[in-house]
Formats: sequence, C-alpha cells, structure tokens
Amino acid sequence: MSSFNILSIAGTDPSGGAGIQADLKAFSALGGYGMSVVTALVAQTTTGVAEVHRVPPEFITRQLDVLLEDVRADAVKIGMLADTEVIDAVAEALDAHRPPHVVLDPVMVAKSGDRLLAADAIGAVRARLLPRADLITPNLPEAAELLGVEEAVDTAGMEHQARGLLDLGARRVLIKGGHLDTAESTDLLVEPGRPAVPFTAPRVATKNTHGTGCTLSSAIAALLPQRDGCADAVRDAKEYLTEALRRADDLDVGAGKGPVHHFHAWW
Ligand SMILES: Nc1ncnc2c1ncn2[C@@H]1O[C@H](COP(=O)(O)OP(=O)(O)O)[C@@H](O)[C@H]1O
Ligand SMILES: Cc1ncc(COP(=O)(O)OP(=O)(O)O)c(N)n1
Repeated sequence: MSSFNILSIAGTDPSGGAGIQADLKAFSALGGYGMSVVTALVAQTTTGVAEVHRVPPEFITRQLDVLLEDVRADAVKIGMLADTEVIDAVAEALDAHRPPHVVLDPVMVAKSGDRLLAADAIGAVRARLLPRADLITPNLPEAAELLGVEEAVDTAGMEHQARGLLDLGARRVLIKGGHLDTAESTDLLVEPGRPAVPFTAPRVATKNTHGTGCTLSSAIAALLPQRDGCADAVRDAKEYLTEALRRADDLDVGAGKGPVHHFHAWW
C-alpha cells in the first residue's frame, strides 16, 4: 500500500499547537494522509482555554459515518471527547466501522489546568473506550484519574499503574512520564504478560511544550501502519517528538507555552 489514511477524532486549537491542528501536522510530517472529525470547538491559545463548544453527538456520528463509508482509515487517533455523550457516539462508530490501529489519548485537562473532559465522563472512558483501543497513552494525572488513585512519582509506580489499566480492560498502555521532575523523560509501554519497555529521551529545556501529548499519540497513529509493531512505532514517534521539541524555540507563537515545531521526518 503506498498511502496511509490517518483519522483524528478530537477538539480544535486555533493557535495550532494541540488538538486536531497538531494531529494533522504530525500525520503529514510522518507520511500519512490526514483526516479529521471535530468533537469540540475550543477557544484556546498558548495561554489557556477560554471556552469550549461541544459539537452535537449526532453530528459527530454523521461525520464519522459519511467519512468512513467513503474513505478507508488505516489508523485512528482519539483525543478530546468533552463528555459522556460524545464518548458514546465515538464508541458506537468504532463498533460500526472497526478501523485498525485505534490510539486513545484520554485527554482530560490541558497543561493550562482547564478541563477538556467532564469529570463525570471518566467512567465512560474506562468502560466504553479502554477496551476498544489498541493503545492508550495517558499522562500521569490521566492514569491516576482512570484508576482513582494518587499520581505515580517514579517509573516503578508508572508500571504498576499501567498494569492496573490493563486490569481495567486496556489492551496496551503507553504511560507518559513528561510530568515527572527528572532529567530524562521516560514513557513505558506495558502489555499483558510482557516486561515493560522504556522509551527515554533527554528532557528538552523549552517552555514550548503545548501539544506534546497530542503530537506523540498522533505520530504513533501515523506510524503504526508503517512499522512492524507497536514498540517500533512508539520508538520512532518519540524520536520525532523529541526533535520537534528541540526545534520548538525556532517558533515565535504566542505569549504562553508555545507549540512544538513539526518538520518533515527523515525516514
Ligand atoms: N521537556 C520535555 N522534553 C522531552 N520530552 C518531553 C518533555 N515534556 C514532555 N515530554 C514527552 O512528551 C510526551 C507527552 O508527555 P506528557 O507531558 O507526559 O503528556 P501530556 O502532554 O499528555 O500532558 C511524552 O513522550 C513525554 O515524555
Ligand atoms: C483540543 C485539545 N485537545 C487536547 C489538548 C491537550 O493537549 P496536550 O498534548 O496534552 O497538550 P497540553 O494541553 O498539555 O499542552 C488540548 N490542549 N486541546
């Protein structure tokens, strides 16, 4: 197959650093053909979120149905879903269309501290989405919220929580260590019956970290159809993200936490 169609189901970021805008940049940079179904219009910039306008769930279903009846999706990345009704619409579409390679970034709260998922929707993520995703990519607060426990403070705690998420029905977990105060940033890929696989990168000293989670999960979705297995896709996605962080200070975007700098990858 010469081209891979990658779909993002997520909310927007008009400043282009996170959400659907970041997802499409990562898909293109990594050789995918990008497609998008918008779940929420978000008035946000590098300084935070001003307002969220959820798209009616019936219209999310309509977008997914017309798209997936026409175009084959080789992988899907799921990001911001806003609330339980949107989660239900997306879960039903996954059952109806059964796309391969579903990556779920269980987006809950932006780095600015603003909520992007209603607090009462965590149970729906657990029950309806965890079992339908091939890989989930929680950060430390998201893993803790899904489990109803305190955040992990080291890699041993991260592995323990990732295994707890497998027990809740997740098939594979990439738990991200970006929120730890460490010199290196380590994420762990955890699958049932296998040792955890660490992915470690030097921590890049930049304030421009807006959209790192969106970029990583989208890069993985773009690479899954192009690599032999999940670990290879995660390794190359993390390498792409780390380079995009190293190049982030070239950009002059906004007064707050700026975006990472997407670039055409070398492979
Ligand atoms: N300053 C940094 N330097 C290098 N990698 C980083 C940095 N900050 C975050 N990362 C990486 O970015 C990805 C997203 O991390 P994290 O901040 O944990 O998630 P989120 O953006 O969802 O809150 C992870 O791979 C993490 O290791
Ligand atoms: C629309 C939308 N979706 C997701 C996020 C969160 O993105 P993330 O990559 O976790 O980056 P930060 O918000 O942590 O910078 C978002 N902000 N907007």
